[in-house]
Amino acid sequence: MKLICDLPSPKSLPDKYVLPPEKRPCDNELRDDLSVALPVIDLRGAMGDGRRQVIGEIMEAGKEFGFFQVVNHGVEEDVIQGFREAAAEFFRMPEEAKLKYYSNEPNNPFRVFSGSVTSHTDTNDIRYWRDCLKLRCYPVDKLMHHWPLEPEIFRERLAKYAVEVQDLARRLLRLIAEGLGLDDQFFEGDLTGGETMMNVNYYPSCPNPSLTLGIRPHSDRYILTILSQGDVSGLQVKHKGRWIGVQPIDNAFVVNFGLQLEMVTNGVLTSVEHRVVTNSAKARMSVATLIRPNMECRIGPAQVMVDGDTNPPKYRDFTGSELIEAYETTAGNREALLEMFRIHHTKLC
Ligand SMILES: O=C(O)CCC(=O)C(=O)O
Ligand SMILES: [Fe+2]
Repeated sequence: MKLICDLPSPKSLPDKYVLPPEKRPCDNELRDDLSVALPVIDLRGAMGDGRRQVIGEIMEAGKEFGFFQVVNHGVEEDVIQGFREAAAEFFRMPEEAKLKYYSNEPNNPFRVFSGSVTSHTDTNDIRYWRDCLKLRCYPVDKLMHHWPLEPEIFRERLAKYAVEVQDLARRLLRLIAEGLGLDDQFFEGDLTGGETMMNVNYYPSCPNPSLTLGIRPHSDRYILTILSQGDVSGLQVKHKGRWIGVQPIDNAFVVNFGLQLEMVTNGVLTSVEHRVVTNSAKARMSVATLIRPNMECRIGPAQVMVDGDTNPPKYRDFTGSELIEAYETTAGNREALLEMFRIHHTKLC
């Protein structure tokens, strides 16, 4: 077993990472198209007079793109950069030190894996150009003992980052709840009460970006994802049938809605597909924090979001565990997953 970051700099892309032609990015999609950009929302005003305006911007961006970037979000630069350094240091450790944590067991609270998120569901054993550190990061006190002691700064830096990002998620979810006309604490409790997950995605520089992807097109599964993408671009979001690149902004977070939120809002907010392209010049590292429900909790369209005759529930109720299982079965494919929970209403003539 080898992580991609430990391959001796390959001159050409190893065969197993070459995607079938219909799954490859087109050449012109590898350069950033600057004609459409994700909205950048300044959260500074959110606690005062500007609250309604910020809520309006979030709702508008959410409905148009399912994604937006936030700045002045209250998470300190030192905390973001501090954890990014620790994570980058983890990937720089000798191969044996990283492989100690290698596992394909999804329930493992701290593991390293490589190549593909859910390769067992893909035909032809398709692989992707990504190494990943997947861990549970919040509540910190309960989970910290699973985190590595090397590099030495890792635990402390992750603890600070996880607490601050969790708080940002809570603040954003209050704004989203208000924007939807729900009680501002609607998402607090079981809907977001599961252990928060983190993907530290590492995409080494790639010998041939046009033949592969870092991550396949997928929608995220839970309520909300908060992503630090660093200063190297690569994330692309589906918008009106095209892939648009997300421009890196210093210390900003990219925020997107997950499938759970789409179903809880009965489809008002959508969980938009995204993917990652690689580049031949630089490695890229992103840190995605995924806010999750309690596994036993019942999830379904919120009462306030449905109305018997004019807007009936589009999805049946399900548990957090069912959601995870469905996501594995459908490999993160938005339509296939939603179909598993969709209610087909028959029209009476
Ligand atoms: O690397 C990125 O920018 C996106 C990562 C991502 O989509 C994920 O971890 O679910
Ligand atoms: Fe994602």
